[in-house]
Amino acid sequence: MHTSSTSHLRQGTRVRAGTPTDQLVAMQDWGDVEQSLDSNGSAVLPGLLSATQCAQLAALYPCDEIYRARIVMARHGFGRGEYKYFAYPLPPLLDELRYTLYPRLAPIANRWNRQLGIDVQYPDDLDAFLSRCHQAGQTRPTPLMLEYGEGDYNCLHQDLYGDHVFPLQVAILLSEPDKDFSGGEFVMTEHASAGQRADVVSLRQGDAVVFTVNQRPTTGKRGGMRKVAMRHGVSRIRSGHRHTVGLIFHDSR
Ligand SMILES: O=C(O)CCC(=O)C(=O)O
Ligand SMILES: [Fe+2]
Repeated sequence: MHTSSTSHLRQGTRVRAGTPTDQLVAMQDWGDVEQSLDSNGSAVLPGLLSATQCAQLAALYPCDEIYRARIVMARHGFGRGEYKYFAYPLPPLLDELRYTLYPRLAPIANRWNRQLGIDVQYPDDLDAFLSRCHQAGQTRPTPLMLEYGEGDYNCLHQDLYGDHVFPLQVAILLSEPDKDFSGGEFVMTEHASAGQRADVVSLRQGDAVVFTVNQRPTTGKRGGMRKVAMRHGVSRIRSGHRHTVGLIFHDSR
């Protein structure tokens, strides 16, 4: 049953109608996700949200009362376009996803930190990690929604908001490529001593990408561990409008 649902998902068949989000998280092939994160620093979770859920979330963009801040990217040299950080309490669907995804990612984060020689391990549940953030003064929620129009883009960056960093984050594409917008590809770059490369992660509406916040471990030419630094961004939107939701697990100062 597990195998057949994941193979459906891999083939991209939309099997998610009426399926609760926690089941969809459970149905992802987490072995594949881990392998892809190790090799490329990113992995796609296909069909995490339905088109309806995507539309309902995107429709929240103008509702200012649920956000704590609005950032116009050009004012800060972050690119062009804008985003808003949600206030607590998060919209229930996003809160549920943040709590359901975290324990799947914590074991990978813990192994990465061991491999990178970083002396930090993450607890199994998000509340324990968030109280660590909050005690250190990182109390402001980081989940956000982004809105891009024609000509907008998101410069390559890293979402670091204080000393406490959970090394993986998630972005969900709410708009439908080639219908709602064109261009606007999710891009990751990798800076290693061996060279630099860029990777375009192709997403459909409702797909999520899990990706490296800062550094990930990789195997060097002689079999030793190497660190690579990663950044993410969005290429120029050629036409239309593109909305995404970002789930970052550490809170902000
Ligand atoms: O719009 C995107 O796809 C990327 C958004 C982003 O930078 C993030 O979620 O941290
Ligand atoms: Fe980001």
